[in-house]
Amino acid sequence: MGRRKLLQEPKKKDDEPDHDPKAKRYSASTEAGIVVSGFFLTCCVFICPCVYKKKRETAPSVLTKDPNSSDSTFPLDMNVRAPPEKVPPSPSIVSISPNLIRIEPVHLNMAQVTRATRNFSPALQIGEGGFGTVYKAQLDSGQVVAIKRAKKEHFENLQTEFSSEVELLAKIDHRNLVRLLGYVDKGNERLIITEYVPNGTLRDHLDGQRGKILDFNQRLEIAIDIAHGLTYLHLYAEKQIIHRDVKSSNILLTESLRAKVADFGFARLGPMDSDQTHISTKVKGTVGYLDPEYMKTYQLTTKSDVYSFGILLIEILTGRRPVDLRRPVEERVTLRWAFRKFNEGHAVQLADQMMEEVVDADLLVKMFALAFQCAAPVRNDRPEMKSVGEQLWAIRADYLKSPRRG
Ligand SMILES: Nc1ncnc2c1ncn2[C@@H]1O[C@H](COP(=O)(O)OP(=O)(O)OP(=O)(O)O)[C@@H](O)[C@H]1O
Repeated sequence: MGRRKLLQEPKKKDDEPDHDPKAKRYSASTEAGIVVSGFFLTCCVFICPCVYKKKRETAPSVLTKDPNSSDSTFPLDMNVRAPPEKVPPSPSIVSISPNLIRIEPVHLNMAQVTRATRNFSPALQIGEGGFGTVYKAQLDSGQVVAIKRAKKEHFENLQTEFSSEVELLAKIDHRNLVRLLGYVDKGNERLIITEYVPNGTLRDHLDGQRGKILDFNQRLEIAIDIAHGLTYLHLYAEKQIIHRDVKSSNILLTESLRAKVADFGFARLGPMDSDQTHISTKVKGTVGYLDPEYMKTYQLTTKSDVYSFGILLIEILTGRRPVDLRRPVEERVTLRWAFRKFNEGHAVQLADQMMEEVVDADLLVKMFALAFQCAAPVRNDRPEMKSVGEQLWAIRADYLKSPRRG
């Protein structure tokens, strides 16, 4: 409780940070910045007392390409790697008996893809996104996959290094990342074949479109899964990957509600400017999740994903979209609304009303404080993704001890 008070103390109503994700150019005032930084510093003192050392693992540089794959498909040698040791295991490793199914890369040519998708039948269409249309397809082997077909208008502009990018992404094998299984790059077609994840998006679940509403424990585990997936991309992938579009519709859930981050690195595959330096001339991402500092400086770092994760964590806890124009004006930007309520001492009221259980106030305070810390306007105030996973893991340990559980 003392902790909670301290979190509230320095706040005044008009001290609210100017990091409305919709605001143009994010002209956060210095004053608000200082106060908010102070707040996050306070959070840091209480919530993340550890010093984080970023250890970048050097991955074995095996990048084997099938010499026959140049014009059509992609046999991709899988560089199967153990999960990073420093990251605590995801909850379900502990709680669910591992029923591990090895997902193998697929080897398809255009004719096989056409057959598997019944010539891109609308009946097999499962979604539409920025990259193109997504189909559910069953291969001759019986394996069910998702096939993304790039929109025709993007063909001319697609990166020339498409295949090498895909090969890099295809080596990534982590339980919390949607596995890329192959691609077809032939003539006019750019297709990406990924693992099919059967239980819809996190947003569908928060909207109650998938049956039972997620309870607190499931939300916490999903948040941990996402943190682990992102930590892997930031720290342990052969080449560091910044997702750039972390959001609830890019989180897919399995039947057992394990979360998998989708579309990682896809920003690198679509039409884009040369971005080797991570300084872009165009900001990419989704309104509401976009890092204000990235919008100001065009400089992309892993902390942009941390910001989006903070917004996503608030979404997971409140059930609310980051921006919801159907709400009263003061509630439209969820971050601002939640931050204000939190500072007024009403963290409990922020929890999604659809959750039936009464969640321990201290746990909610810790989770929201972590989310706000991730969504700090200044990137230096945000923790690394790895630390976020560790903090969530510690919150989960507290939750398991809490008397109200279940
Ligand atoms: N691997 C997959 N398994 C199952 N369903 C998928 C898979 N990939 C995508 N989908 C479905 O297709 C929809 C569209 O996905 P896609 O990634 O193309 O777009 P998006 O994430 O909604 O939008 P954006 O392009 O802005 O990221 C998803 O919302 C999801 O319902």
